[in-house]
Amino acid sequence: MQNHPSYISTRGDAPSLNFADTTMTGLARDGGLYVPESWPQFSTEELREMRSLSYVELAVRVMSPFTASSLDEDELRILCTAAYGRFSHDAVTPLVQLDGQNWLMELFHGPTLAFKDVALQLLGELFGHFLQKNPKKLTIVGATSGDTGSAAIDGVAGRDNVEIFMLHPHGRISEVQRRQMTTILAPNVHNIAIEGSFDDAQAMVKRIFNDGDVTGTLNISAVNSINWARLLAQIVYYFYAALRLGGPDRKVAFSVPTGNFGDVFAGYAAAQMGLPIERLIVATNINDILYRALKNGDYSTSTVTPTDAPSMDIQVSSNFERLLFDLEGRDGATTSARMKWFEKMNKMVLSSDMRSKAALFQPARTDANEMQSTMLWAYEHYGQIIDPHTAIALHAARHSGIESGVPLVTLATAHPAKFRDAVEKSTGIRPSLPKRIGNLFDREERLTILPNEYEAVRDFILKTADQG
Ligand SMILES: Cc1ncc(COP(=O)(O)O)c(C=O)c1O
Ligand SMILES: N[C@@H](CCOP(=O)(O)O)C(=O)O
Repeated sequence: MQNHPSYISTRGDAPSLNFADTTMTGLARDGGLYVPESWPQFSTEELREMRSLSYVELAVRVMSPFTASSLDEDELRILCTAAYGRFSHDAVTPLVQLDGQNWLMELFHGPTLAFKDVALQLLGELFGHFLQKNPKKLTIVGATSGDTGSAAIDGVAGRDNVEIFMLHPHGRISEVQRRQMTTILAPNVHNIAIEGSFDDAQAMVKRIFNDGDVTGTLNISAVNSINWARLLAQIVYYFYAALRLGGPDRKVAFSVPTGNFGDVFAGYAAAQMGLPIERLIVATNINDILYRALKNGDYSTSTVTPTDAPSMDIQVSSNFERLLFDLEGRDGATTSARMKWFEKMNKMVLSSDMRSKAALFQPARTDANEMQSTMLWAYEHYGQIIDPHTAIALHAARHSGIESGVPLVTLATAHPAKFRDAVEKSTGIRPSLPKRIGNLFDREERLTILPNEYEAVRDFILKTADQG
């Protein structure tokens, strides 16, 4: 191994940065997303040697080429040990076999019961480490459709020099998700419910990063998957699963419940680094812009429809820009022009050439009935209670047509107890919250409800933020 990339913007007009600055910056100042300037490579021999590593050691091995510009291996190991020490399962992201081909990868053993913890526990440690080396006040602004918010808040609540403002769509997340955020009363945590959709919240967050009134006053950073460090941590579990199921000597496929295209882009990154991946199923719910884009080139927005898989009720998928950048030959000017057109017109077309370059991705769309029947099927056939997001991907996996000799891993992205009403409706079983979550329903809640107006949100942040 190999080169140690620095990070460039997908829109080609922001300075390239080392890992620490990329993490602390979040979104590039030209509106683009940071990506490594090249993909580090692992040889087949190196991959074979990685099979026996523990999760933490594997994380260090996979991530260190990306972090070497700012962290030595021992520093990275200390941060990973702290982050993954808070998981309730020794394997961190254990695999559960369903049948001869299908597996679930349980990504919900972290403190807030969703896959977001895998990245956000580490991101909290990274922020702490970089702020200790270079003390300043950091203001995090994020948007959540339910899971990123609680995981990010858990990662930074009570930390010195960090304050977090988290926007969620009012009334459109589950009660457990809301309470996991609003019952954290640490003074550095501010929950904002906006009278709009997740897409509205995410658009406001991106606008804040390019608002001179905010950036002139506050050092802002991101906890959403627009922050490269989020995706980096998620790459690791693709290696973990594939190497346990015969990789690199046989290919493995993954089915990924998809909204913002972050998790599945992490799988794509693993493939670019040399991990043999047969296919990445992009499983959407009826908010299906990604399905349409990959199937017939139609990336056009429509109204977001609330569903029982609320975390995926997304139409504008941030990380799709990272894929577009690669599909168009990593030319920032072209990606910038394309994204500006999309931001104006709310639509774009993917040419058949671009779609054929994206053939690793297999699009799938699961509706409410299919989602519900898959939850029941998983329970009746395997005794597995799965959450609605996982069910969407498992349905897509079962109907993927992927050859039976290829292990197929469905990412179980949330604990079923986060979506108790939906799970009960489909299976008759009401899952209980793990004991470590404590008395969530008895705790006091604190949040601010704001209209779906950019100025209202920006002014609230400027008025409330501790400017150090
Ligand atoms: C439980 C759950 N599953 C799947 C997703 C979709 O993941 P991504 O946005 O990375 O595509 C989300 C939200 O991000 C989620 O919270
Ligand atoms: N489903 C997400 C939406 C935000 O996605 P992110 O991965 O970009 O943070 C959520 O639960 O908030």
